Amino acid sequence: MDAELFPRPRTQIAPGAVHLPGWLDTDRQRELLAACRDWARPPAGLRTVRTPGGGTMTARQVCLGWHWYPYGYARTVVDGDGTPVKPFPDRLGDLGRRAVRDAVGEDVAAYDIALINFYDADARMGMHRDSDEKSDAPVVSLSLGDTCVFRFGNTETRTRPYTDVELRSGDLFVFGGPARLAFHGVPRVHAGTAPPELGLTGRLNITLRVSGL
Ligand SMILES: O=C(O)CCC(=O)C(=O)O
Ligand SMILES: [Fe+2]
Repeated sequence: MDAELFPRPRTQIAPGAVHLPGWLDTDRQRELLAACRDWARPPAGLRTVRTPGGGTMTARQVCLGWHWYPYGYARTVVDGDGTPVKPFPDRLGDLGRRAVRDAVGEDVAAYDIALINFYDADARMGMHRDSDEKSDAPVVSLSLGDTCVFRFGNTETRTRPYTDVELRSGDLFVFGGPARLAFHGVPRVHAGTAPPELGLTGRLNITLRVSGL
């Protein structure tokens, strides 16, 4: 994992959107995975998100700090077990600030939301914007486990032009500035590609946001 045959360079995908491959070392990935397993436990644990149209999201989710539901934020799991959302841990705030400094060289106000998405082999996420926040601070995205195709588009439409980026375990992706409201999604997860030493079947994504609430 640490010694890739072809090292992947840091890449600007669009103005304000940067991919930093292998940003988390194996120990950091293991620590985060262990924490995600704790956060996924009830109460206020991993849940299936229902959309207003009657559908369900295939990636299951747990939130910290503020509870996201389609389409807003609450302090309790209003569309689930009704319990208070788990607190946002300081160490995720530190990680988020460090990520933004490394990616775009900015100092950002305190992160206070984490969304943890769990994808099994068949899970996907449709093209959407992260637009329920009242802050334009960059969104920080960390990937663990299976490799996925992350589709990063434009701010106008769900369709082309977009760029498909392979996100692997340990990768960081930050989008802010002119890319903060770009459409993005996960059309595909490559099952069985997680680094064996991590011990995760599937993919986890940790998204950090500033609520401005
Ligand atoms: O899983 C990912 O990489 C993206 C997650 C995402 O876009 C979101 O939670 O809003
Ligand atoms: Fe998103």
